[in-house]
Amino acid sequence: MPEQHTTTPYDALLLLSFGGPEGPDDVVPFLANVTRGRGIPEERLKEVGKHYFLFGGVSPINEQNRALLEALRKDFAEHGVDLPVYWGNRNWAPYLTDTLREMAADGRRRIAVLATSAYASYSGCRQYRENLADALATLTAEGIEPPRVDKLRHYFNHPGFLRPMTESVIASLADLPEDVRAGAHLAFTTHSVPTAAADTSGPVEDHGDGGAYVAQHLDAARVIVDAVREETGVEHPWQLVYQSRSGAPHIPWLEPDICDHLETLHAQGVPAVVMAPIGFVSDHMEVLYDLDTEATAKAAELGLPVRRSATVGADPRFAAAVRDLLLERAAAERGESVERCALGALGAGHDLCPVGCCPARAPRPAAAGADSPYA
Ligand SMILES: CC1=C(CCC(=O)O)c2cc3nc(cc4[nH]c(cc5[nH]c(cc1n2)c(C)c5CCC(=O)O)c(CCC(=O)O)c4C)C(CCC(=O)O)=C3C
Ligand SMILES: [Fe+2]
Repeated sequence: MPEQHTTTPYDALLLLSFGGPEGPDDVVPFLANVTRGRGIPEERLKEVGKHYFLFGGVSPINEQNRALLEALRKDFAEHGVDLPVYWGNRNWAPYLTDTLREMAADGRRRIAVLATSAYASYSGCRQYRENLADALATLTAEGIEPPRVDKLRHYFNHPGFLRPMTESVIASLADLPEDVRAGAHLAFTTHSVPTAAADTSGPVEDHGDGGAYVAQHLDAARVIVDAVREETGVEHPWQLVYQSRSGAPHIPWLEPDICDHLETLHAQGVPAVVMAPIGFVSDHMEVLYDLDTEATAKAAELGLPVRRSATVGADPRFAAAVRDLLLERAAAERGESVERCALGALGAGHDLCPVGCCPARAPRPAAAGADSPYA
C-alpha cells in the first residue's frame, strides 16, 4: 500500500509566480504589465527590456515553473498526495485570474497557494496577496463564487530549500582553482528593494533595521555558512549583498550591490568569490543577467575568480518541501497540532499574514491574510 495523506480541507494547490516573456514580441507588453499604472513610456520599457532582448526576449522563469510543476506532480503522485496542481502568474500567461476562473469551473473551493518567493517583502508576499484579491474580485464581478485561497508560509528556512543551495555552494567552491579555494568569500545575493520597503517587511514587530526581509536572508545565509564549514572544514568569510536595483537613484535601496562588493573584496586582496543567489527560487533573468553576465564580467575585468551557485529550481527536495508545507498547513487548518520544519534561529513563520505585514505604499485589498476581505 502506498502511503496516503489527507490534504483536507484543500482541493487544489496553486503555484503563483511572476511570469516572464517567451519571445521578443512579449517583452514590452510584459514590462507594461509589470509597471502597470505607472505610465512608463514605451521607449523606456524598451530600454528596461534590453536584458531580455539579449536572451532572445525569453525569460527562463516560465520554463523553470513548468519544471517545478512537473516535479510537484511527480512528488505528490509518489507520496500518495492526491491533489491537482495549477499555475498562474502576476504578469504573463497563464494569468492568475484565468487560472482561478478555471479552478472555480473545476469545482475547486479551497486552494493552497505556493508563491515562488521564499521571503517576506511587499514584492514577494503582499503584492501576490493583492493579485489574489484582484483576481477574486474579478470572479465575483463575473458572478462566480470565489474559492478560498490560503497562502503557504515563507520557506526561506525550510531544509528542502536550504539543503540544495548548501550543496551547490560546496560544489561551486570545489569548482574554484585549488590555490584560491580556501580563501574564497561567500557573497549571498538577493533582490535589492527600497530600504523603506525592507524596513516595513514582515509583521509590525519585526519592522526597522531591514525588517523581516533582511533578517530572514541573514538567517538563511548563516545556516548555509554553518553547514559549509561543517562539511568542508573551512570557515569562509561571508556577507549578504544585493542585486537588480531599479528605481530612481535618489531613493535609497539596500546596498551594497554585488558588483561594488566584488570590487571591494578584490581591493582587499580576497582571492575568489562564490556568489550564492539565495533570494531567488530559480534562475530568473536577474540571475542570468545581473550575476552570470554583469557581475561575472566585472569579476573577469578584476581578474577575480568567481562561481555562481545554483538556485533550487525544480530540485526534488524542494518539491518534497512544498508537500511538507501543504500537509502541515492542511493539518493546522483541521485544528491538529503540527510539527513545523525549520532551520536557523527565526523558526517557522506565520500561516496568516497579520494586519500591517509588508504594507503597500497605497493600501489595497489583499487576500489570504488577517486583513483579507475574503473568507
Ligand atoms: C523582492 C523582489 C523579487 C523577489 C521576490 C519574487 O520573486 O517575487 C522580485 C522578483 C522578480 N522581479 C522580476 C522582474 C522585474 N522586477 C521589476 C521591478 C522591481 N522588482 C522589485 C522587487 C522584487 N522583484 C522591486 C522593488 C521593483 C521595482 C518596483 C516595481 O516595479 O515593482 C521589474 C521592472 C523593471 C525594473 O524596474 O527593472 C521587472 C521586469 C522577475 C522576473 C524575472 C524574469 O523574467 O526571470 C522576478 C521573479
Ligand atoms: Fe523584481
